[in-house]
Amino acid sequence: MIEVENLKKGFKGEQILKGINYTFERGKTNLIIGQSGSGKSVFLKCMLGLFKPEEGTIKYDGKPYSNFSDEEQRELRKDIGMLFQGGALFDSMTVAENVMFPLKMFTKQKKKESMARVREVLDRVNLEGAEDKMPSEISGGMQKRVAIARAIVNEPKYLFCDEPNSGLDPTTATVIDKLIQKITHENQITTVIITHDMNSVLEIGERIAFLKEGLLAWKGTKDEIFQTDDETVTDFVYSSDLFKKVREAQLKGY
Ligand SMILES: Nc1ncnc2c1ncn2[C@@H]1O[C@H](COP(=O)(O)OP(=O)(O)OP(=O)(O)O)[C@@H](O)[C@H]1O
Repeated sequence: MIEVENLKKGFKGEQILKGINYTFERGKTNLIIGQSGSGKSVFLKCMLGLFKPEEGTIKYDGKPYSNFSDEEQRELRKDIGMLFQGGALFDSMTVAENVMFPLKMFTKQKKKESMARVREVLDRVNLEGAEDKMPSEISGGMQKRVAIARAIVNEPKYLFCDEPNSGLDPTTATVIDKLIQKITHENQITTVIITHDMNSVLEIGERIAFLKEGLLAWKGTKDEIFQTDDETVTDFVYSSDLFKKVREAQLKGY
């Protein structure tokens, strides 16, 4: 569980996050949505300690962090898995070397032990046998799965995903979403996902935080997001064609 209390962050006098209070639950896919520029990435970076907030506290399973000293950062880093936008694999490394990278960084495991763990997580994301391939030799969806394997290889308690679906076709995007959700449930991870993808909201929006102009404007579930009359949310949500269709179907009683 990650509890955020009164989080404030600005740059050069401009307040970007204006006092956010929110709890990301363990074992759930917690989505952050909102218009471009609403502060989603700044929020994520504050939680990771990459930006130091001016005010506020972030509690990781009850342990408070506010100024993120180097030592605190290090301590937290080993419990965090990160799925970057675009996957961000190392092009010059094989699939296995990419997945092994966090093990080298954060553990003292021997090569044989690490390799066994790498095989285990590659199986988990249905990429058995892909160890020796280079990222350029596999599809975008497979690259995403390698990135997921790398993000979970250290058995993180917290998983942060920045636009995990960017650049994927809708079918592959859904497969990736479902995989993240499955791993979240099975490993009881606190998963935080920034997304623009309304299809993801529909598929895996177990908990949704809607940011607007640096404030938490709405929170709820994927079912509740269809029911709300809150115009701030409906304006945003129904600007998506997919949601318009779902709403129309609902109104017709389907
Ligand atoms: N390092 C920085 N220095 C100054 N301003 C920044 C910095 N990082 C972000 N900002 C500003 O903070 C605001 C929110 O940016 P942020 O990247 O969090 O938006 P976002 O909701 O993630 O948008 P998008 O969906 O387009 O990625 C923007 O006005 C941006 O210019």
